[in-house]
Amino acid sequence: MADSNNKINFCTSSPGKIILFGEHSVVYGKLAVAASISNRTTATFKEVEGDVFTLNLPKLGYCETFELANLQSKLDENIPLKKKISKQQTDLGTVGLVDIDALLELSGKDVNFNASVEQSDAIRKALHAFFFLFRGILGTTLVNVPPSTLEIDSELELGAGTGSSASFCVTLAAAFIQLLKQRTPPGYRVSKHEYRNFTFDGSLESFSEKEKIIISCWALHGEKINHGKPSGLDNSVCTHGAILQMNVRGFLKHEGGFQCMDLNIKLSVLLINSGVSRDTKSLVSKVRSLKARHEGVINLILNSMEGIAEKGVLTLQKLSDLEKAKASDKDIRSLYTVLEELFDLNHGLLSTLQVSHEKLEHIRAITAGFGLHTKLTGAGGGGYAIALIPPDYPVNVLPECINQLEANNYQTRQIYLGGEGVNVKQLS
Ligand SMILES: Nc1ncnc2c1ncn2[C@@H]1O[C@H](COP(=O)(O)OP(=O)(O)OP(=O)(O)O)[C@@H](O)[C@H]1O
Ligand SMILES: C[C@@](O)(CCO)CC(=O)[O-]
Repeated sequence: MADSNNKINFCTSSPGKIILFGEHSVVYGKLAVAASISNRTTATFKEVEGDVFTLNLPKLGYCETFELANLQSKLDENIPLKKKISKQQTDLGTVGLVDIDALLELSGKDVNFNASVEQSDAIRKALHAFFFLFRGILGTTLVNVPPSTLEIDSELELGAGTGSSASFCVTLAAAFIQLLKQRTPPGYRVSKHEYRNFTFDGSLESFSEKEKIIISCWALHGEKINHGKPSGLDNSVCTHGAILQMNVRGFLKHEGGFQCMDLNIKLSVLLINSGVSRDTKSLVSKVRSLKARHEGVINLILNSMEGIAEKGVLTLQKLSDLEKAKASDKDIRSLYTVLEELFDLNHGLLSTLQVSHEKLEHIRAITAGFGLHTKLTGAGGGGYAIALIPPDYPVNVLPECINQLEANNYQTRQIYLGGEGVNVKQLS
């Protein structure tokens, strides 16, 4: 919203995620189940006086000021389109017609723009994503970026398996879409004249389903900077929230192959940080090369993982039905036993794919001592583990388990799954 001085001030935000079933196997088109978590990434956009744009990334200790005119000039360059596609065939919403590899290459060169000091790999990747989304989302439009500050902060730990990079890309893409909406009066042309016209249908207070699909699509491609070839699971959960099932082969017949599950359950897990940092891209390539060496064997494992995810979906749905019907504790317990066993089976197979870590196994052993079932979540190799906390778990035992984990330097946090996806709030 423009404040009393007609300035644009808003924040966009999106959740992190955990994967319940199907990390890694989802990369090969198998079914996976993931959920949003309450920790979020927030982008705060504030229009200021002057002729500069300041980008602040406190999680990386990075803050840089750009001359607005120099930044704006990047939007004058053409967006690379796929062969045989003309500008008149494209608009903001036709992400699929953009030559993403060429745009990634172009925006990769922007990383050194203004760089006055040596940048860490994490900063370079974040800047690459920033310029990629900046050019991609705003490059076909008539927007003029006002003098402003953009701060992107997060409650998520970076590089630990809770989707910080997807949440970063979703939040940033949402901020650019929101900027565009606020700089374009209703009914006005959004696209540059050579491009097909594009109109927004959402209000300034929320994102429409169409806008969410555009945000998620751009975030998926931005994720390529961190992940190489992401499956689309992380950006979908961070955009749409809730607990969702996804299969990139698209048999679920929903846009992007995902479906938000309509569940009437309050699922809780203990997030446990192994404290071991790792890199999603290299873990995904590790599995890929194992698969290349033992194709037949690894395919069987991936199929088993899909079987686990399918059973996970059915069990969650049954659980939701039983909760609605106020079924007996005994019936509900038997379904939690199934989920616990699926956690163990899924972790075992991930470990066979060589993406566990001795600290993750240690965490599993500690939690098993307290009757909890735990699996790695995300790419593995370190990062977070999740322990399922069933509703009948004795309340006095959980603090004991947490004490034992923390005595071993594993930080913990109990969370509930599901919850709102990407959103926008006006600031006064
Ligand atoms: N709030 C943020 N500010 C700046 N950069 C961020 C932020 N969040 C994520 N990033 C970028 O994302 C990178 C982390 O991505 P990575 O895929 O390794 O971890 P993750 O997304 O937390 O894990 P996973 O994909 O397994 O869930 C960081 O190095 C940084 O470049
Ligand atoms: C390991 C992986 O399955 C999940 C990372 O959060 C990779 C992906 O889905 O792109």
